[in-house]
Amino acid sequence: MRGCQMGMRVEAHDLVMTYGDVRAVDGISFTVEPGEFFGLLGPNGAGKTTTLEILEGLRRPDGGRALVDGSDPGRRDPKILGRMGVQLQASAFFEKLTAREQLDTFGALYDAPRTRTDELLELVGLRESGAIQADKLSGGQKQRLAIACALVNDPDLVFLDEPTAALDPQARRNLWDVLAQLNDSGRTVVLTTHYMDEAEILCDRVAIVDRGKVLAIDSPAALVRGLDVPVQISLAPGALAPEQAAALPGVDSAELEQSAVRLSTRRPTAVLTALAERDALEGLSVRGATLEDVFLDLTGREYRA
Ligand SMILES: Nc1ncnc2c1ncn2[C@@H]1O[C@H](COP(=O)(O)OP(=O)(O)OP(=O)(O)O)[C@@H](O)[C@H]1O
Repeated sequence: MRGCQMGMRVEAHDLVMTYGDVRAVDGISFTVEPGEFFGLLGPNGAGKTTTLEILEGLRRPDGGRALVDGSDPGRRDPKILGRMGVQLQASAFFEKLTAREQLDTFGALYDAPRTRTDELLELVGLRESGAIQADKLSGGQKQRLAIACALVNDPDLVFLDEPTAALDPQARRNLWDVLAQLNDSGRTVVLTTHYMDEAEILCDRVAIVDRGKVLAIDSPAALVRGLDVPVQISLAPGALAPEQAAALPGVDSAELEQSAVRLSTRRPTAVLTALAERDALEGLSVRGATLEDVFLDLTGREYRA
């Protein structure tokens, strides 16, 4: 594969898509810069897949315009399509072909060199599983193979629809390493996910989508920084009594939760210094705001994927 990719710009301008009475996509706009890792994050049914399929050129929007490097992807221009890779939410493989044969087959459609299959198996961590039939692969391995298939044409832009859905937490984390590598060489990556932690770890910027609308777009860190949410500090059981903790400088509130005291503060440095002076740092945990707090702040609802 090339060491350095071109990256492509993706633009969504006021996209609208209706299914009967459902406004699945209700005026979505954003721009993904070349080389960016961009996430569409939101609960089930938010409109992420529909938006992605419009950008991939697989669906015609009822309103608005999608552009990939300035071209309408719906026109299916081979010059644009040939530089795109797409992993759909549900992947269909030739079930009797091995992982290696799948990649050889897709690669042949793009005139990819035969060495590409080995590179891709290595990249997605399937080097040892190349001889296994697709229908015998585990869920995580199938997801990896789907991602490898999306890369056979060495694309400059990759669309990934819920690439880690239905995987166990360990398999998800393992796949994150693969996903992070995808844009190391300058590819643009656009991913949908309903996992907040996934978006926070992988994406340069995320658009938080709910009920067909974009509620906020920024880097995960900036979205979290914009919140006025206190830091939560949980002390080890028995470290301090709640009333002692409540009297520390900077503590807004302290309560007993199970057998440990949980403090809430907007001045964590002052509180941690005071805890250090009382030798109460051992075993504590600190939790800052996360994208879940951002969603709650934006919608007034707890985030339920
Ligand atoms: N082909 C279709 N026909 C009718 N309704 C549809 C169709 N595709 C999607 N919808 C509806 O549009 C809304 C948005 O669906 P979409 O799949 O885009 O959301 P999503 O955010 O990707 O959710 P998920 O994570 O569950 O895939 C949902 O209410 C869904 O039921």
